[in-house]
Amino acid sequence: MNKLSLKNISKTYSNGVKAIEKVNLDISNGMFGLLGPNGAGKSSLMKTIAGLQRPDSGSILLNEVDIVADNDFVKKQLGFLPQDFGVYPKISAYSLLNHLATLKGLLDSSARKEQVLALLDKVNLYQQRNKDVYTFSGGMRQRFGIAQALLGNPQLIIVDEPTAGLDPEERNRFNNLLSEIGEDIVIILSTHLVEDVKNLCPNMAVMHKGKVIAQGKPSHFVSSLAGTVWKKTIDKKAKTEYEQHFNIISTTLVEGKLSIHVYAEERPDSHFEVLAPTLEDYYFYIMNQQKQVA
Ligand SMILES: Nc1ncnc2c1ncn2[C@@H]1O[C@H](COP(=O)(O)OP(=O)(O)OP(=O)(O)O)[C@@H](O)[C@H]1O
Repeated sequence: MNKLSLKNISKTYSNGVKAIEKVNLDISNGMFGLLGPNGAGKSSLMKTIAGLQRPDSGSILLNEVDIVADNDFVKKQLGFLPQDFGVYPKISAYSLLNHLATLKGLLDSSARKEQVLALLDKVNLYQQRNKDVYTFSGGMRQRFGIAQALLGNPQLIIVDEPTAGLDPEERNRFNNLLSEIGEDIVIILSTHLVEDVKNLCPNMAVMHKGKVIAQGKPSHFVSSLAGTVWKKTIDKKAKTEYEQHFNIISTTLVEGKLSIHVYAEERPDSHFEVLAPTLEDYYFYIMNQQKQVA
């Protein structure tokens, strides 16, 4: 069982932005979802774990090894798919992956070739292995990104906003691939999409303004709201009035009408129907709580 422990990690950029504030997380094998709105500090945290930047304070232990102090250890154990994978050169998928494998330290050429071809097969790009990567669609690029993250059999994989910009079919395909990668390594999925965490992750944390504001199992978060989420369809013009009287956790347009979800210990009025809460409800509920605290 692999174990990643973050203890009191903080990071302030030179412009004064406190991107990470005293973050504590314990993560073990399987998929872990890190959820939060844009600017919450997810990418900053992922880059810090990946050893691309140092925290100002705190420690990060992977299997008891301090990876801030021993940067080489994390490089060998880590696969990273950053939010922005960068430029795609005019070379084939096979050649690029082979090159990246060399950089990762896979020096035996026949073992390297075997691993590169096996990974291209795993991410369903074997047929396209001789095509230039720059001609790939967004979904193919992200699958290629996973193949490079898997080079060298890492124990920890970090994927940062991997499905942003993918169409629903590509997103589904990518998520299926992630869930196949295995339960024997730590996979951190950083995203602002509640649905991706709901579908893929048995454990999760929520970040907001640099802090971890919740950590646990999605199913526990959802059941903690049982009997307290109510739905009503209202006239769009009445929205402000409802906002004044109720703790609205979300509003959605359904066929041009406004459907509101309200948090309340008891039925707010006879026109409200109780809902089986979802992870979206929980996420919006705690985000609202943060707004009320601020
Ligand atoms: N290199 C940097 N220098 C200064 N400020 C930065 C830097 N990188 C990020 N920030 C700031 O730190 C905060 C957290 O950004 P970060 O990218 O970590 O958030 P995020 O949750 O990943 O959001 P997004 O999905 O939009 O990238 C933001 O206010 C951002 O503007």
